[in-house]
Amino acid sequence: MATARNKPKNQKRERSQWPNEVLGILLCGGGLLLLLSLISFVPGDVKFLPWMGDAGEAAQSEGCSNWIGPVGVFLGQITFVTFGAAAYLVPLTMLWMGVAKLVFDARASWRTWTGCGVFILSGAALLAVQSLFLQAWSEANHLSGPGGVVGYALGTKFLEALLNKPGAILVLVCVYLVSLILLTGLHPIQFSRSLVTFAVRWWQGRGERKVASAEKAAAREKLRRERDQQLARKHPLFDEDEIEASPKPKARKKAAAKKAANKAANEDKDDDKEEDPQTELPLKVTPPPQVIDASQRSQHKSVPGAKPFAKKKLDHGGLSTEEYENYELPGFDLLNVPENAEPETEADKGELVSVQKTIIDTLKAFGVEVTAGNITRGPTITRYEVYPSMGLRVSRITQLEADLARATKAERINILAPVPGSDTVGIEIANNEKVAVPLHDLLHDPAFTSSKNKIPLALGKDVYGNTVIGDLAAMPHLLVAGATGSGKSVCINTIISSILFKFSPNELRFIMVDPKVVEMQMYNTLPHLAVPVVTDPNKVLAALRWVVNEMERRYRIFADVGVRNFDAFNSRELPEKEQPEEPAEGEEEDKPEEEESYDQEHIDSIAQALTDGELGPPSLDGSDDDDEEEEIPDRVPYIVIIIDELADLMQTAPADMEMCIARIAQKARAAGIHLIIATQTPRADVVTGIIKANIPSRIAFQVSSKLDSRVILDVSGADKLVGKGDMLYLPPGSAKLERAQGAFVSDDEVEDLISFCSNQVDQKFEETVQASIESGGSGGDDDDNEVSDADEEIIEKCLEVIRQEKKASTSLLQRRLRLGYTRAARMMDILEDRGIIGPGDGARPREILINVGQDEP
Ligand SMILES: Nc1ncnc2c1ncn2[C@@H]1O[C@H](COP(=O)(O)OP(=O)(O)OP(=O)(O)O)[C@@H](O)[C@H]1O
Repeated sequence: MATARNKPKNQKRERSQWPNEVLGILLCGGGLLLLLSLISFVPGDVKFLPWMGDAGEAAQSEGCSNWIGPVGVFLGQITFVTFGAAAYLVPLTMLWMGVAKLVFDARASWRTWTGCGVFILSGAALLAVQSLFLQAWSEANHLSGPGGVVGYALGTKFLEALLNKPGAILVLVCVYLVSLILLTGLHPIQFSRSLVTFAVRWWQGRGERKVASAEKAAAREKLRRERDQQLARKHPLFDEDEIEASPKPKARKKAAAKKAANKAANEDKDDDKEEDPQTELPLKVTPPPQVIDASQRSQHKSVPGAKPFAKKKLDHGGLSTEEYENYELPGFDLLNVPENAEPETEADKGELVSVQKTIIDTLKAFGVEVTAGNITRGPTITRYEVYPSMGLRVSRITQLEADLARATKAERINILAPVPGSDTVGIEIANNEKVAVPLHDLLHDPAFTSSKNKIPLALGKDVYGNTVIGDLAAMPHLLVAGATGSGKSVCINTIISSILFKFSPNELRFIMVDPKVVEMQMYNTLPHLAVPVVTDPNKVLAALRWVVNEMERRYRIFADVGVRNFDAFNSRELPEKEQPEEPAEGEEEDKPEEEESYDQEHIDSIAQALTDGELGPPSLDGSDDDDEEEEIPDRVPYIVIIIDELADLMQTAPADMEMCIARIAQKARAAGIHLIIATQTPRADVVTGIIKANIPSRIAFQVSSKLDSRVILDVSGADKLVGKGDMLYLPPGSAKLERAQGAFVSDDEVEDLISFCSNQVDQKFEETVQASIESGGSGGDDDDNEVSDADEEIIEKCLEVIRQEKKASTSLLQRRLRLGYTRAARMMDILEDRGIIGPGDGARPREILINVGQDEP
């Protein structure tokens, strides 16, 4: 519609353009004609005018000196008589108007035409009024004054009579300047100001340029001297004086001057390039691109009966100690030996190179210059690296993501701009054929068997074929999230399998929580279980409360013994009579490097901290009796809690669940207790701020939206994964995400592994855990039994208030939630019982014992 409306306007404009041009030509021509007539006008030429009778005819035979002939004489005579010396203003004004019309397609308004008239008239009047210039000239030309007839009438007869000479001059100068503005649109004051500024700058710049060129010359001279000295050192036959005196310096000087000039020219060029970085800049000098095939599996020959970890001396115990003397760790032969994938052929390589060429050509088509970098084919994706030309913003490549996806016909592409730790930009495209990463492969890797990792987890392989091994002890808790079918269950299976290859049931115990019922049933016969797989969401809380109590118990034991953490406790020297036999071969390497020394002062400080509640809030089950002698075990096992599907649990008692998880996650590391939480619902109300704040290590599988990815990793990226084990891993203490293909272990392999473990020993569940679960986790705490669903809702609101205000007091809850005193006080009691806030201290706000984390973004 807009175009239709605009059309007649445009046509009208086109139509009206030609008269303007014609007028411009006429004005220029006429102005030039008049100007030439005036310049070449001599008073004697008037005799050539035809109406001068005989004189005219006689003169015609002699020839006219005016460049435009008799017509020029006529025009000159008329304009000089009319305007005097101001006659020159007439052709100049005509030329100005003509040029403006021809070059700028200017439209003259009434203001311009008025300006023209006033400019000429006031000019003539001004010349007539002044008496300093052109008096002799006007007399010689027989004019009525320097301003001609018009000047005489307007200036002398009218204005001078009214205002006297000075007044008339003043008025006329003002009128003249105003008319100049009207005519030209230029502001004389502004114009002169800019002129002065320009002159001043140029003058100042002159000084600076002088100094700069002197400095340049000095630098060149210094460089020359240094070179000469180097030359003298290299060739001692020539002494420095000789070199100074030789004619070469002149040549060198010339060369240096030439070089400096080139350099300056290059610098200038560089400046220009900064303005238009894309079109002019050269491409980077880059190493020749390589095609790397990192998808190949490693060739490991499995010796029958070989194991990733040797059996350790049995000196661990805590939950249960007996019956594990003969327990054997599983060997490689329980896993299928993978067949090696077809090695990459030349045709495959050609295909990869042609895809890279398509990427480069597509970018070029959009004006983005890049050169080819390495192509790395990983198990799931291929990374095409490109070097951006100098001065190119990498974000320009990211902006073209959709165009690159179209050009390469890729389902999903991911752009790493830049590839972390490199100067290239990586474009990742999913392979047509994916190569699985068998767990068998990873278990052979020295990184997995290294004693540096206390609880090694074989997670997968990155795009370069490097193994990704995590250490659960360092993490110390892990969140695994992704959409359904993205590979979470396989990941959990590989994690459990990795652990089973290293730990016997007396060294590590699992508490498995599976509200979906079907996912973890196969593990039910595993001797490592502290309790049968918990499937009832109502019992999960009880199991977690038992873990909290176990954690508290461990801290008390550690304080009694005088050690700070799990490693120090398990590696401490046992009292003489209980001293176990000499450690077996190969055990040394699994011992932590640093031993805790016995330090009475330190023990006292830990005991004091415990009394003050710094190391942990009072026990939930009321078993915290100072008088009661705690039985100190020789060793305690790791406890790994695996929760498959957090969302189901968060539906039953979200506040309690969140707080229990937060408490375990916050303090359990030093007690040898670790959490692995999986969910297929990465929503902010499931993976809450508190949970996230306490679980720093994350694995994200494919999710459907950027929002989900942000909930898991705090950044987008998981939405661009291709599924089936393609994952992003956020290692502990790092902000750098690693993309990897998750390790694969089949259900059959897992079942074989479980049967191997369970056939050796009977299950021995921990009675206290079972008791806690059966009693609903109350641990003798009757108050909790009385908490109704309505109370739970209020507790959640209380937690929200505490989270926002970062403090907890009865009056705060009363005010913010409009509760009565009794109810608010009861809520405070429940929160205290659950170990969320500390005990009351007069009117002061209670201490918040857990990390309430950040609010969700
Ligand atoms: N690391 C892997 N390597 C190769 N294939 C994999 C990998 N992980 C998963 N897959 C494939 O993806 C399928 C689905 O994986 P998985 O069952 O682990 O998904 P999930 O996220 O647990 O789904 P759900 O939440 O529905 O249980 C598997 O059957 C397998 O074929």
